[in-house]
Amino acid sequence: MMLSSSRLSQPAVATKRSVGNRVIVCKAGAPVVPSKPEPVQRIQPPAPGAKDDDKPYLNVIPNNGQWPNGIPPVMGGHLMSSGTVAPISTSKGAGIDLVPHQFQYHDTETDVNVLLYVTPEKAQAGIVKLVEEAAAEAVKAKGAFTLVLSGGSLPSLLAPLAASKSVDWSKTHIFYVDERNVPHSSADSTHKAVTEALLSKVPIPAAQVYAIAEGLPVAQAATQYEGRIISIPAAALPRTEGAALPKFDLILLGVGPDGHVASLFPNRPETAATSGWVLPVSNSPKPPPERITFSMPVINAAKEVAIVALGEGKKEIVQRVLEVQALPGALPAQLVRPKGGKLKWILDVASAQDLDIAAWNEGKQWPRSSF
Ligand SMILES: O=C1O[C@H](COP(=O)(O)O)[C@@H](O)[C@H](O)[C@H]1O
Repeated sequence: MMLSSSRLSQPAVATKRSVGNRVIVCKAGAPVVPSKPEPVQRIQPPAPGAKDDDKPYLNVIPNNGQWPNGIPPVMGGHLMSSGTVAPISTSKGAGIDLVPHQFQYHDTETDVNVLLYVTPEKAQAGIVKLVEEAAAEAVKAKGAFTLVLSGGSLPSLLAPLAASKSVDWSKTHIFYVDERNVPHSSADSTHKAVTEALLSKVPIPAAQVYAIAEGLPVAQAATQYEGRIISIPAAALPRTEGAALPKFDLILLGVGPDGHVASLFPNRPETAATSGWVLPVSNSPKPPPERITFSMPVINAAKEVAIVALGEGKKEIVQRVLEVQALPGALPAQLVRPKGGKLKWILDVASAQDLDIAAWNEGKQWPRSSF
C-alpha cells in the first residue's frame, strides 16, 4: 500500500513522491501502539549509471519520538511496567565523572526521512539540493539563511556547493555546530576545512562567517560564540516560542563511529545538558580535547537537521543508530529529533548496506532492535 499524500506531513516527502517509481516509502511506526503493522511499499532503485540514478530512495520513518513497542533490553534500556517507554533515563557517564546526568527524549514527533543515494557523488548532489532549497525558502521568508556546518568528513563533501547558482551567499550566514579550540590555521580547525572546501570559493561576506575566537580558554570561547549568536536579530535568526532557543534554518551534522554528533559524545554531561546554547568541552574523547559545541536543545530547535553519513566506514554506526535503540545518551545521534519535525539522514549504498530496510516492513519500531 502506497501511503496517500494526505498522511505524509512533511513537504520533502511530498516532493520526493513526485519523483515517481524511484521512491520507497516506508511506514514504520505510529504515534500510538498500532493494532497491526503498517505495510511498506519498497521499490528497487536504479542501478548506478542508469537514467535518474540521482534520485534517492526515500524511506519515511514517522513518529520516531515514540516507541510503542518499548525500549528493547539493549544497553540497559527498559520498558515501564505500564508497557510504555520510560521517558527519562539516567547514566553516570561510564566512569568519566561522578555526576549523574539525565538524557531526555523529546515527546514531540519527528518524521525521519532516510535518503539513500546510489553513490557518494549523488549524495553530495543531494546535499547541494537540500541546501539550495533551505536557502531559497529562508531568504524568501526572512531575507537571511542560517546554515550550520559540522567538521570531520563533512567539509570536503560540501565542495560541490561552491558551484551552486542559486544560493544567495550575500544573505547566507555560516555557523559551526562544533569547533575545535585551535587556531584557524590548524589542521584540526573545522573553519579551515570549510574555508578551503567552500567559503574561499563563494562571495560570502566575512562578517557572516561565525568562526570561533582564537586563543581563548575553552569556556570563554563557548561564551563568546554564544554571545555572538544571541546578538543576531530574531528577524534573521528567529527564536523558538517559550524556550527562546535559536531556530537555525539548516544544520548539517556528521556522525562519528561512537554515535557522537557535533561534539556531543556518548554519556557525557554536555550531551545531557538542557540549558546553554554553546557548551565548552574540555576533555573530548576524540582529539583535540578542547572544543565548543551547540547543545542538543539548540540542535533540536532547528528548522531542519540532516545527518550525513557516507561510505563503508559509517555502515556500523548507521545500522546501530537507525535500527538498535540504545540507552538514551549512549548514542547521541539517537537524541537528534528536531522539534520542527524535519530530520533527514543522507546515506549512500555503502553506508546503508547493513540496514535491513525490508524488515521495517514488519512493523518493528525505530530504532529497531535485532535482539
Ligand atoms: O570530531 C568530529 O567528528 C564528527 C564526525 O566526524 P567524521 O569525520 O567521523 O565524519 C563531526 O561531525 C564533528 O563535527 C567533528 O568535530
